[in-house]
Amino acid sequence: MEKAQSQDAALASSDTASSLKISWLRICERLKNEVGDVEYRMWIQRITLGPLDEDEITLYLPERFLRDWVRGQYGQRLQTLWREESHTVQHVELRVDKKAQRSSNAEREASSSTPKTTPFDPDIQTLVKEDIAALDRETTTTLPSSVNEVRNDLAVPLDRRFTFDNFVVGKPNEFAYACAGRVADHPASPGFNPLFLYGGVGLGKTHLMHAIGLKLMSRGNISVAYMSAEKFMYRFIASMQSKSQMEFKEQLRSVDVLMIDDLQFLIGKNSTQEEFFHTFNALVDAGRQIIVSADKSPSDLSGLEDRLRTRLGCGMVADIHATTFELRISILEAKAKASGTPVPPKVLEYLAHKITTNVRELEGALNRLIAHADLVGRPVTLESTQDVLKDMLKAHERRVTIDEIQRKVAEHFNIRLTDMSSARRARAVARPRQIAMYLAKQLTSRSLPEIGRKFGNRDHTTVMHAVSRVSELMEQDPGLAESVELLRHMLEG
Ligand SMILES: Nc1ncnc2c1ncn2[C@@H]1O[C@H](COP(=O)(O)OP(=O)(O)OP(=O)(O)O)[C@@H](O)[C@H]1O
Repeated sequence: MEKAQSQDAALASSDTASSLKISWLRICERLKNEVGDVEYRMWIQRITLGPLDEDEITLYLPERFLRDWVRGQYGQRLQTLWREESHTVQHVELRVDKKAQRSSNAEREASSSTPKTTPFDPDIQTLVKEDIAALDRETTTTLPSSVNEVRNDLAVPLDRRFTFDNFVVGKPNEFAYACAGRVADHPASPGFNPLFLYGGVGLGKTHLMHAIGLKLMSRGNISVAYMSAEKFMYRFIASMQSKSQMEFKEQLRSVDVLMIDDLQFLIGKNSTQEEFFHTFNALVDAGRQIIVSADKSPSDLSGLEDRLRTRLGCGMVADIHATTFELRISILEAKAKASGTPVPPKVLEYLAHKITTNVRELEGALNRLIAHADLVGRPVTLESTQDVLKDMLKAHERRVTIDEIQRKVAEHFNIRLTDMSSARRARAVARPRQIAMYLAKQLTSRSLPEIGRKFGNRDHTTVMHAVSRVSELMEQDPGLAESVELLRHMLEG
């Protein structure tokens, strides 16, 4: 009796499974007629039918990017079609399952009444899919839920705060600043097209690009399009998807100035790169200005096609170097002044010493201090700074290297840097060397053998001896103790 019941249940569930499959095949057919062959093969065909749980059917896609896209484009339609096909299914859930793709596609093809689709030609659609897969592997951002989000606006508005006037100029960025100014005054002049700005994170590349755009636009009658390379890719794919490639190309080719930020994003996205290459050529040939930013110089952007790298390096290439202490102070002074909240010079110096990598973080720290002071109604002081920025400063604790220690100690005692690793044993050389070893032990996490290697391949026992000898001497000789402490202070910034 029990056996018969379970056989019935199994039969019923296999019935449900096969009727679901039939419904799904019919839905696929309908969608194919609605969206056309290319769209169908690019998106719908990659869906795999999953289980039914109560009134919810699960459909799988092999990549998150595809899932987001299908959800944005076809989510509603899939739901409606399912409801029409089956009384049981009320909801459609789209999930990612990397393994789920091929088998059921093959099954669907085999049982489909339509002629089997031929494998993709290595045409642009396929290539674009590779870009999507590359994006899916590396990105944490999700695709806009609707293609319309990216289709409607060609470019991103410029940030009105990023003007030339608000950009603080110092040695590390003066060349890039001058080039940007020149392009803003005389776009597309020989030798400056394209303008390629590169440098580390948060050093002002975007700021300069916006400044150029704002200045050009203030003169009226010049069309400027600014977008990140990521946005360029989304728009490109969206245009393929909505069959509006021509419109996309025409829009881009009609601008006077095209600015693409963070070009390194196109590494590994070969068809987007190709599209960008054609846009680039068309614009430069038509005498329009291109401005590009990236984290590396064109020659170092390995992963970009050679022909693109060569063309990118053909105009003016300007590097924004890491900030100096002086520039950081000037930036902080300017930003503090603009805020209207008094910030003591000691605090500015402290911040400029502690946050050395990137202007965005420096600015963030200052803003936090000012906001805190406003909120509690007390002035900014060194103490409040240390307290408010505790977590941030901890992350910026300087990592001292052995090379730096050797350099500073050699400078301080006026000996040659090479003597740090030489075999000379004269006291005038040997003592500073021992001090450097001592500081290396105190200020870095290097082991004794590692330190020994850095000092002319000396044995770890030599380093050990140096460390205890310097500790001893510091107790006996206040002059030497003071020198060592001064060096430590300088190295720790
Ligand atoms: N020289 C400067 N003077 C004034 N503000 C600056 C300067 N350099 C950078 N900034 C500010 O620092 C912040 C980060 O700059 P920006 O976004 O231009 O950096 P980026 O080089 O484009 O960084 P990413 O590599 O992250 O794209 C911005 O708020 C910008 O205004």
